[in-house]
Amino acid sequence: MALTFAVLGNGAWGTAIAVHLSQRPDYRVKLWGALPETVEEMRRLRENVPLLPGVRIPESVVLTSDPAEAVEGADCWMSAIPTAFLRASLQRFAGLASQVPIVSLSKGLENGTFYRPTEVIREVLGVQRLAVLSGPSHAEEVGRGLPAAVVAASEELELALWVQRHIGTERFRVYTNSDVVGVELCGALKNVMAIAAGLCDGLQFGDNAKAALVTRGLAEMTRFGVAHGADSHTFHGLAGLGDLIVTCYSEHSRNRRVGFRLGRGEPREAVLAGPQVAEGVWTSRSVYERVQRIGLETPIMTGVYRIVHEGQSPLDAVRDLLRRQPGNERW
Ligand SMILES: NC(=O)C1=CN([C@@H]2O[C@H](COP(=O)(O)OP(=O)(O)OC[C@H]3O[C@@H](n4cnc5c(N)ncnc54)[C@H](O)[C@@H]3O)[C@@H](O)[C@H]2O)C=CC1
Ligand SMILES: O=C(CO)COP(=O)(O)O
Repeated sequence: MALTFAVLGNGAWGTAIAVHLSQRPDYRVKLWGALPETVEEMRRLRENVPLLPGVRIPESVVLTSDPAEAVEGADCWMSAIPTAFLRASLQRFAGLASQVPIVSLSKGLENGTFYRPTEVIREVLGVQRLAVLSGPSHAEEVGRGLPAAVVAASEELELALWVQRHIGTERFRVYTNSDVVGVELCGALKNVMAIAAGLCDGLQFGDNAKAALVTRGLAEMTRFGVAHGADSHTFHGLAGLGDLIVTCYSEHSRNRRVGFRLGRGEPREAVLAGPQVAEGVWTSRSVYERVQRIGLETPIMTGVYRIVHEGQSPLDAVRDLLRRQPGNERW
């Protein structure tokens, strides 16, 4: 079936998804980036050198920084824009959104509003047909066609099945789920946990400590998610446990790298300077502000917030965690 996809966001993930979709000869793929100079460089080199080196972008992928050209004739939009830039970027598409489905690929929570990416999309574009695609899927591996499994979540079962059928392949396996809140919260919160896991590695605390952190991290994510209406089972699936494992252990994870460098004692300003996006940095702020209001216990994510945003020393934050009275294991 011939389909046209508009991928919004030419970072590592948008690039990898565009390359993945372009493997289907009957698909037309357009990749949009906010910054014309990066789009121009990608068009010239057929590669995203700074963010996804070594992955060739086929000639068939149309690269553009013009919103109207990107979405013209598209059957589906795929939004891979970092959460912090999502609202401002989508405002450039206002008036262009028809009733085509939009699949959100972002993993974060907007600062200030605490909105999930699909909530931002709905508010800015007024679109109703929304799905989320999330799970363990580093761009570096998907871009090279290595096997992965992810989950498509939508309140509309038909749309989740559509995504499964048209975006999934043998090597990019797409499961379905109806818990949009849970899948989006999993994707956002695991990034904060990955910063904590990187801290643990940078401080050379060892494998036992990291296993404890990841396990208690999952309990904390689940507690937070259930308090916001998510289904606890989602946290044990691909979007939760699956993505938590890969992000906490993979050499590719930008969030883990932020934690690792802070744990090794590098200055905060240098670590947070970019250019790659580590969503957990922003999400830790959204979560912190939220738990201050609703009074939930999130000791690991609060520790990450204090290190990243308040400059607490990693060792002091860990000491605070270790001094906590261990309670019942249940989340
Ligand atoms: N990299 C990965 O393996 C995966 C990333 N994701 C999620 O996808 C989303 C995008 O992440 P990546 O592609 O990895 O980001 P990235 O770090 O590779 O790229 C950053 C992107 O932000 C854009 N940007 C920079 N300044 C901007 C501005 N002022 N306005 C608008 N755009 C601006 C850049 O052009 C670039 O497209 C994030 O929410 C991330 O959590 C999800 C799954 C996998
Ligand atoms: O979400 C991801 C893999 O599933 C990417 O994680 P990082 O943003 O930490 O690289």
